[in-house]
Amino acid sequence: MPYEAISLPGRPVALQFGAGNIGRGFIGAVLSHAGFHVVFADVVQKIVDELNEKGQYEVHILNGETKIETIKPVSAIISTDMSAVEDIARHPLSIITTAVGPNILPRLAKPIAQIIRTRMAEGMGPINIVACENLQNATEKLRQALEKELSDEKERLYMQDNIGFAVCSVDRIVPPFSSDNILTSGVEEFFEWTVDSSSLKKTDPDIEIAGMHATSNLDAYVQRKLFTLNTGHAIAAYLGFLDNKDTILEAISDESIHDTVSRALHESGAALVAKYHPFFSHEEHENYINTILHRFSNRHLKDEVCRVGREPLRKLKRGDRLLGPVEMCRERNLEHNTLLTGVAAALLFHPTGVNEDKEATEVQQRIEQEGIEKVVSDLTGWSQDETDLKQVIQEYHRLKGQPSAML
Ligand SMILES: NC(=O)C1=CN([C@@H]2O[C@H](COP(=O)(O)OP(=O)(O)OC[C@H]3O[C@@H](n4cnc5c(N)ncnc54)[C@H](O)[C@@H]3O)[C@@H](O)[C@H]2O)C=CC1
Ligand SMILES: O=P(O)(O)OC[C@H]1O[C@](O)(CO)[C@@H](O)[C@@H]1O
Repeated sequence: MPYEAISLPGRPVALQFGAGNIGRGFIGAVLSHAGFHVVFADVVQKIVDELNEKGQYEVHILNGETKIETIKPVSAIISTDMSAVEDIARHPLSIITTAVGPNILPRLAKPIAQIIRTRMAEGMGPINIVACENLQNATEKLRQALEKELSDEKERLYMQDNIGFAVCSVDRIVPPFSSDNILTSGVEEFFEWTVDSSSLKKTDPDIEIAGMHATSNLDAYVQRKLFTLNTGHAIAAYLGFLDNKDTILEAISDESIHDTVSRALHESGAALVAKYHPFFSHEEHENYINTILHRFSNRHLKDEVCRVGREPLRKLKRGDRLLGPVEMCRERNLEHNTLLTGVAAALLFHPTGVNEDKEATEVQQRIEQEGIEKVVSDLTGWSQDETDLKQVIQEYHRLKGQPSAML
């Protein structure tokens, strides 16, 4: 269907790339509450058509009571349709956000470069870009991709002066939700969106976004979230998978898995507190861990271990949720054996059938062809006689041999 200019009456505009779980269930909702007309840019025609036809959608807060938020007005474009992208660029746009997944993010350089060019040609003022992905420095990675995409020095200078690139941490559990309406999103009540205030440009219209916490100590928030929520979630998913649990709720309800996840979070927590004290105190962090374990136990969320464990190679990258806290502990000589058990469990994740995961399959193929020692050494950068590498291998064999009496 050819693009028809969308009418956006009166409100400032926010452009959200990705109309998936986090796009609709979290970022789009916060921006809408802050007074924006949210325009989603996605590649799924059906979602784009529905958003345009209905102009609104529902967010169900899944905490045991029936609380429904209606998010409106909203509209949508196809993100690869450059005439639609150009049209949105000419509206009173203040902020561009993304939630498409770390592997897709670089592909957004093309449409966003088009927005920058259009605004430069029209002499339009600053906007902010915030990539809301589970990836450290996602916004900076997008900025680098944009630098490559913009061929002209004049465009790059315009970008430097007019585009704020703010790194953020985004925390709300939003699994796929089953409903008759494909737009309806089901979310936990908790949310935390923390954005680097020092990188934000003043825009026109300039908007205070309630629900977006601006801070200049962003690294601390990003690492606290990634090395606690995501570390615990991933380990629960991988151990749950090995013990034939379908959901995070089933996994975390198992005493031995709960205990292992809790121990891993206390190991990563000791490193986080050591690094960021007094910004995070020991007591505060203890509460933070307990809140997260409680969130995993939300019996109103159906969050599958295969979703949470998806793309294990990305999660096994150095600096991500598994090896990131291990490195933090190693640097400070802190205990990290349970975190190494989590790494070993990730190497055994291999869902099949409808849940097959390309990265998980690749890990299994590499282990078969190259041997577990080489794979762990390549992923971690550790030599094969390193104690931690031997510990991962020992845990790998133990978990492989004892899937149901794991810990
Ligand atoms: N679901 C969650 O609870 C949370 C997810 N995140 C992060 O948010 C990001 C998105 O995750 P989800 O919303 O769960 O994934 P999702 O798969 O539900 O949504 C991604 C959306 O991006 C769209 N997309 C794909 N290619 C695109 C393109 N070229 N242009 C525009 N849209 C495109 C997809 O069609 C889909 O609608 C990931 O980085 C994830 O790590 C962060 C915190 C929570
Ligand atoms: O989205 P990713 O990075 O694949 O990881 C799944 C993670 O995303 C979340 O859905 C939201 O942070 C977590 O629930 C989970 O740890």
